[in-house]
Amino acid sequence: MLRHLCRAAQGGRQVKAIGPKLVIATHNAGKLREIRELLSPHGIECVGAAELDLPEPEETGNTFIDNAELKAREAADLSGLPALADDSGLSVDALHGMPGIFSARWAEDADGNRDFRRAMERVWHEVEAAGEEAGHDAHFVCALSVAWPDGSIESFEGKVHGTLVWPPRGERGFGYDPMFVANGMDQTFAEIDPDQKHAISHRADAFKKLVAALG
Ligand SMILES: O=c1nc[nH]c2c1ncn2[C@H]1C[C@H](O)[C@@H](COP(=O)(O)OP(=O)(O)OP(=O)(O)O)O1
Ligand SMILES: [Mg+2]
Repeated sequence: MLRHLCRAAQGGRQVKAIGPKLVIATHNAGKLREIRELLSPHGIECVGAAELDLPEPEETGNTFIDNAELKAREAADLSGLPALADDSGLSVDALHGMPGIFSARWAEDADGNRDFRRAMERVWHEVEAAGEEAGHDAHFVCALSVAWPDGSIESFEGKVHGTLVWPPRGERGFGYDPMFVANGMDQTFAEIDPDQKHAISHRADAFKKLVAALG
């Protein structure tokens, strides 16, 4: 259904179809894997930004949606194909929403190499410094933007609420997954089966909204 050229969305939102070939404007292999899994039931051929040698744009936006839009726009302009970007992160209540849009940057050293064990240690250290009454509540946010070569763009945001735990647990997933337990679960996002993560994650929530808008 998503392969059709144009589709009127339920609720009056007019969104063009994104298939059959869609550029996934990310350089994060964990995200690319999850996006492929989430889109696989829809018969869309996903091409990663790295496969097309697309550059990694600087994320200069102040919101998840701003950054998702700039990544999607650049990939659509350079490839001439519809492009989907994901900007996401962990928002910690005790840290007033940080690391938020800086979630990847908190893991980077001066050379740009990422170490999420260190980033998780920083998060936990700052949560402890905020004091017990600040609590351990956190949520992941995912902004998805689809940009078309004709200049149109659509964005959707998803969330999942949970609690931070220490020490980190599990080998699956990526990023901050080993320290995040979604509400109603006992295991971290890095311990649960990927299908369970896809049923409830911030990324899955945003994809539900995207797919609904595509009709
Ligand atoms: O499901 C998730 N489970 C754990 N951690 C997550 C998740 N989703 C986002 N995160 C964290 C790690 C990631 O690196 C950062 C997003 O930063 P963000 O700039 O959107 O992505 P990125 O730089 O890794 O790849 P790219 O910009 O090429 O899509 O937030
Ligand atoms: Mg990034």
